[in-house]
Amino acid sequence: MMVFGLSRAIRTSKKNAIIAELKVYSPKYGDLLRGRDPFEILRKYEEAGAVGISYITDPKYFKGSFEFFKKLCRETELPVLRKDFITTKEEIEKTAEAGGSAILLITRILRDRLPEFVDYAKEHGLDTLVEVHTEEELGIALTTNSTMIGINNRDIGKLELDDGNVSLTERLAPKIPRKFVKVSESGIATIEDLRRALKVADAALIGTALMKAEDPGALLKTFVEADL
Ligand SMILES: O=P(O)(O)OC[C@@H](O)[C@@H](O)c1c[nH]c2ccccc12
Repeated sequence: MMVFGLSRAIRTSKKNAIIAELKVYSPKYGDLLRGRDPFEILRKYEEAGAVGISYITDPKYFKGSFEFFKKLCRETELPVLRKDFITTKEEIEKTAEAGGSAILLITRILRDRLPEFVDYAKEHGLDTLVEVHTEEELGIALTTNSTMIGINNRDIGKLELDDGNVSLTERLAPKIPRKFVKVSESGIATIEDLRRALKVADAALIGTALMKAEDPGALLKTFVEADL
């Protein structure tokens, strides 16, 4: 059962707000779970002080499953973000029914339909993370009522085969008004990356670096507690 919505948890967080992604597979690095139990990693993320959990349900490129997402929402009290390439309102309804807290909406995919999808998700009680990768996309995102804007440091059009660079967050975040919770997504691997991201954004979303670590919980704890 979810206690706080994701955007509120970020706003009220006393430590560095990190959304920890349970990323089982990436197009660039392949299998990230390596036989480990995802629920054990979930417990470690909780203990380390994650502000929320992110999970990619896309089966094709990220080997995710909606069934697992439903289980995840039941298993944790942290707000859960559903990441996928959402193109229908039915998927928004399913996310809310499953007990999700927030949904990712990608500007490049939804374009003109974005404001309407944001409103629909909010009517269903979901926080919205509208993802942008360019200044032009940010212009569209700013016309919506989204609770959060995510700057994806990686180019999703390249299916994550690029490394991503926090300098995109540094460039775009200052152009976003304070009414939006700002999230820096992707390519954050070191304390220095995190310091740069959180200087201008309210939260960081980290997947690959945590999953590649021998002990994802220990690495997350250093990120959450770092004096930046
Ligand atoms: O693994 P990283 O580089 O820490 O990135 C996590 C997250 O930002 C990334 O998985 C992501 C951001 N937007 C997406 C859209 C679809 C799939 C995946 C994503």
